[in-house]
Amino acid sequence: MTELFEIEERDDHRVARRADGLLATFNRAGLLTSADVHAATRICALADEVDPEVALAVAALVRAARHGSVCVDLDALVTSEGAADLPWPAVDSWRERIAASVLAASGVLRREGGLLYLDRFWREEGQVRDDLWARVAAPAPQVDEEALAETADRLFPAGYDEQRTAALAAARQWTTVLTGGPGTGKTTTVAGLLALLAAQSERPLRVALTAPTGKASARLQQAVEEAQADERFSDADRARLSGLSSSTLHRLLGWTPGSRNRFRHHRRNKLPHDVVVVDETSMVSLTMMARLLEAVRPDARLVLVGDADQLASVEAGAVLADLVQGLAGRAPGAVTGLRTTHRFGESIGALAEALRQGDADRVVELLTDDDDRVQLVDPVVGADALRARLLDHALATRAAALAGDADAALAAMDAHRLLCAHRDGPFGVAHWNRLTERLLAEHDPAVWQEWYAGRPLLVTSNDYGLGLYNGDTGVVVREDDKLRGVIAGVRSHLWLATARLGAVETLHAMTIHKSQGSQVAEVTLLLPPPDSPLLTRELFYTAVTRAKERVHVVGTAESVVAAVERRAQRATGLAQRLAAD
Ligand SMILES: Nc1ncnc2c1ncn2[C@@H]1O[C@H](COP(=O)(O)OP(=O)(O)OP(=O)(O)O)[C@@H](O)[C@H]1O
Repeated sequence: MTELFEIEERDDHRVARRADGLLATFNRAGLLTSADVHAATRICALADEVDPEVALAVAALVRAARHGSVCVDLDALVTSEGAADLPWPAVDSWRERIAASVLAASGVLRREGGLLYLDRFWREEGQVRDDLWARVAAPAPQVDEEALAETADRLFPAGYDEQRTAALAAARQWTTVLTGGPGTGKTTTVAGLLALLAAQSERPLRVALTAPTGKASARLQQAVEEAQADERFSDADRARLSGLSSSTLHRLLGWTPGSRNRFRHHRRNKLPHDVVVVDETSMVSLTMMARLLEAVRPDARLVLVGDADQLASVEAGAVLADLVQGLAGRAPGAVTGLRTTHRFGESIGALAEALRQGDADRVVELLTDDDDRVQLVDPVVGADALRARLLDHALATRAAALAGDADAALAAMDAHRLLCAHRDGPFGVAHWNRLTERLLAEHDPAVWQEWYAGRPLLVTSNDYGLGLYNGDTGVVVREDDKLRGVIAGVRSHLWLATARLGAVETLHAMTIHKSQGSQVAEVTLLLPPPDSPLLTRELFYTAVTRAKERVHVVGTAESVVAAVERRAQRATGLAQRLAAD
């Protein structure tokens, strides 16, 4: 479905005042925003491109990137639900005009497999494909099979067969994509794999544990350490892997101020590590994957871990899903999947599986049977209960925060989370944050201020100086009559004066996109109406799998079915390009 916006007022910022012709028509129709129009106009002006149909194609590509696609399929675009009635050019002649354009001749526009690209994404996809194929085609690493089998028997005894197969595959090749839903033992596999590799290495192994966000990278390190505490690991295993630390992908590659996509490590200055493990790979954009692949040594093992059924990265691309699909044909051994869930109670696991399968009837059945660990709540009937739940958790967090007990306040905050598809409107995060604060203020008027004890916090951008990462969570706590922001950390929390917390939002409610990479005990998912284009199977799956113990889905059966049936479609060509000869 192609999402259109409605112009709400005369001065709507999405209207491009100076556009004319086709761009103005598609802007007023709600397809192109003024930013798309300006970017396209500028690109065309720089290259002396005067064909309005070519400008429309460029604007459609800029728009597509905003929605996470790296290319555009013109046939699909002109027939897409929601946009089919717009005055599109005839596709065949449109394609011919693009092919004959100045922008195509100068390489700004590219065609590949029937898809249209802006040069940057076309090159990045090509680079990811080339680097991956070079890695897959290289002679396999040498391993001592006897020692490998012996260590694997100890680390992966009976009951760990799936993980043993995956770890052995990853030990025997340079590149492995390890996929599985939450609790399927991905971290267990990684921890065992590292011990297998360390036992094979004559010198200490240099390991990079990394993830796209600070929160996810901290979780990875903690999870690997916890997994290695298990009795299956010997003291020698632990000694060989002591001092593992994790970092964000940006940090690992060597983020430099002022440059978003250029790093210290690249093709001519590779990372020193022998093993690079990337967690939450579904959140890695095409651009970051391109930067990572060029920086990893060809003789370093690369293990890309993630859940391909989750929402894709915020920035353009759907790399993990593309790798799973694209590698399956030509290098099937490179992808290993874990299927058995070890953590969830059966109910959440069964619901997640029904969502993965796209079985709407089963999803409704599971949500409406007697098991109250996953339940569908009618938005009207359940409104009071939802408010009461939000208020209870907010009050518990506030009580602990007023007492100065940061651990208890953080635990109360993480006991429950309201997840929304939208930011704005009646189903959006902003509304539910305000509503919760109003409910809280009815109990305690001190809450009517920006900073109050018990205000749950979500960090919205990285601040390397302060050690704050986009996606970090925290809470405002009273300490000696002063309010301080406490940001949750793995080993210790970060205490900061509230004045230093610039980029933070209130976290009584959170968007599902931002919840990626985190888990809480209980989730309430607020489904938008069935016609919301944001409501997709991937969004639903991501929200449900954030919960460890219980899921309340607030919505109608109609919304549930619409969510299961609508896929989050991103136009990418990577799977195709990986699969092609
Ligand atoms: N084969 C197994 N048998 C029993 N328990 C297991 C097995 N594998 C993993 N577990 C346990 O299941 C839980 C989840 O495992 P793990 O953390 O490795 O999964 P994960 O896929 O990394 O989860 P997530 O991505 O959700 O953090 C852990 O408590 C782990 O000890």
